[in-house]
Amino acid sequence: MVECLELERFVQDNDVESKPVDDISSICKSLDLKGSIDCVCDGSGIAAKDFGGMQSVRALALIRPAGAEDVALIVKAAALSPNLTVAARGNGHSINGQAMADGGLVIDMRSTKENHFKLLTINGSPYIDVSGGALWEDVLKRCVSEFGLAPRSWTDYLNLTVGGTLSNAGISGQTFRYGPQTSNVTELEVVTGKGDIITCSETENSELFFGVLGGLGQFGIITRARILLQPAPDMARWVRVVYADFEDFSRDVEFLVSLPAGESFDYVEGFVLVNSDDLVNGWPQVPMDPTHKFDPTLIPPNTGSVLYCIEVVLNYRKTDPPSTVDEAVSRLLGQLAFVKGLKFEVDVSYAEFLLRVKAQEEVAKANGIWDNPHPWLNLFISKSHIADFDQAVFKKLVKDGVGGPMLVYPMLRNKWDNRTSVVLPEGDIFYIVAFLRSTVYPKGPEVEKLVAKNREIVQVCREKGLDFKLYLPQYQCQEDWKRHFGNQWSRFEERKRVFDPMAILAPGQKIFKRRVSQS
Ligand SMILES: Cc1cc2nc3c(=O)[nH]c(=O)nc-3n(C[C@H](O)[C@H](O)[C@H](O)COP(=O)(O)OP(=O)(O)OC[C@H]3O[C@@H](n4cnc5c(N)ncnc54)[C@H](O)[C@@H]3O)c2cc1C
Repeated sequence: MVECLELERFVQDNDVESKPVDDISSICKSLDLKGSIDCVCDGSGIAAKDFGGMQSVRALALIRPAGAEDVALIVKAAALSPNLTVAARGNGHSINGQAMADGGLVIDMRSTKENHFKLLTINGSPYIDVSGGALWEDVLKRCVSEFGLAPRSWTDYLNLTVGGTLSNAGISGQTFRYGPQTSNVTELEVVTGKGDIITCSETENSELFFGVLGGLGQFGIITRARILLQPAPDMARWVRVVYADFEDFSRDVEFLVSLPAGESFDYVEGFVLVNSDDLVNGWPQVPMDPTHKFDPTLIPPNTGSVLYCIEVVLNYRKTDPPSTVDEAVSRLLGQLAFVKGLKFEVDVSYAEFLLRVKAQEEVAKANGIWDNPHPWLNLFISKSHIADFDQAVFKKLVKDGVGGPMLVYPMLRNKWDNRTSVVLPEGDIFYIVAFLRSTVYPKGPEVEKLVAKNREIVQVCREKGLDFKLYLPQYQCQEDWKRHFGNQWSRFEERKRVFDPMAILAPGQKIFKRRVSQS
């Protein structure tokens, strides 16, 4: 169905067969999709927007496919044109226009969200097949309510699509245990840049499988993913403990992620806060319940401008005796050197914990902040340089906060598969650092100033020779991308040559320029 009136008129009035193939109307007419096409010639609508709110480009059309066949038709049609590109759009939660296509075709993958949903048992383990356009929130709700099962590895926020997070990595406080979401899928169905629909896994079309995981949408559009499940716990004991000293914090948080499964928490994260009563950046960030009181007199004298918080969760079943949960939590916390008295805990349902950011989203929407620009910056930093980063960045550049969370927590490299397209710093342990800035301009600084601050952070990392990689990377030119991928660049480039030789896919990442032919 072609919804754009102009497009319809054009198609009716013209002999499509004789039109040049780069004419969008000709292409649309010839597609015969089961889904729908919207002309978005005026630059409005979701094709021109993302969560970052800092980019807006004009796509030619927004397509809502019915499934992989439609996606393949669109890619093949784009290949007939000398310049058309195709961007899969998950839920548009990118920051820098990564899911946009300037003058190209945007595929709204959410139209396929119901496809494929099916429970399977393979070698005694449960898996769920889901669409690449499914939201993780829906995957959670359906898996728990229909089967009492759940995926093992999450993101902090679940209003993201399966295909969108798998194209990056998908990380949260479970990553230290199970690896990123890319380590928890065993099979994908992918539409390549040639328009082929291919099933791939570790053993079948493995180069495509590993390429697409963390592949920034460059090698194919994920239309189905097979995700490993485990029994869903009922409850989460959710605890936060505060540190005055970075060395104590990093030692303890690394200790927690290094304990064997069954002997540690199920979720381990951390964040930095400003040592003040600032509502957004300071002490009020820590308590999770209105009955919790943060007593600043407990903070040791001479503590600096920032504090650190470890956030952990122990999952349990309602049938577990309360004493078992209390004992396990006390045993672990008893080995940590947090500021005595600055410990906060609540018991919430497992789903409530996983959906915790949704509650913040609702507040931010009500305050009108959610739709403001979000100049976010995410970095992976080697454990060997995290103390230097603390000195140069947490204690100096962002000592007054960023108007949103500043996450910092470690992950284990051996939980990541180095055959995927993700690039990481060296060493067995590295940290994710995330500056999740919100803007409240005109009350706060302009967006450009915040973007400049992000650039300054990256620049400081370079000048100090810190071993780091951007997570959810964004660069404007290929030289920077080459530097980002380092010795993995040739593999990345070769995968592009094989799976998307005309560079049709994910133009918003600005890695490759569209080519006219396959050569
Ligand atoms: C509030 C918020 C919280 C977040 N929390 C976390 C977190 O805890 N952990 C984490 O890892 N990330 C987190 N992110 C980042 C998020 O994972 C990425 O921005 C992700 O790309 C967004 O998913 P999306 O479905 O909106 O993808 P989009 O932004 O729509 O797309 C991202 C990229 O993937 C490509 N793409 C989309 N769908 C597909 C597909 N099916 N096949 C192939 N390529 C595709 C797009 O072309 C684009 O290049 C968060 C983002 C926000 C806004």
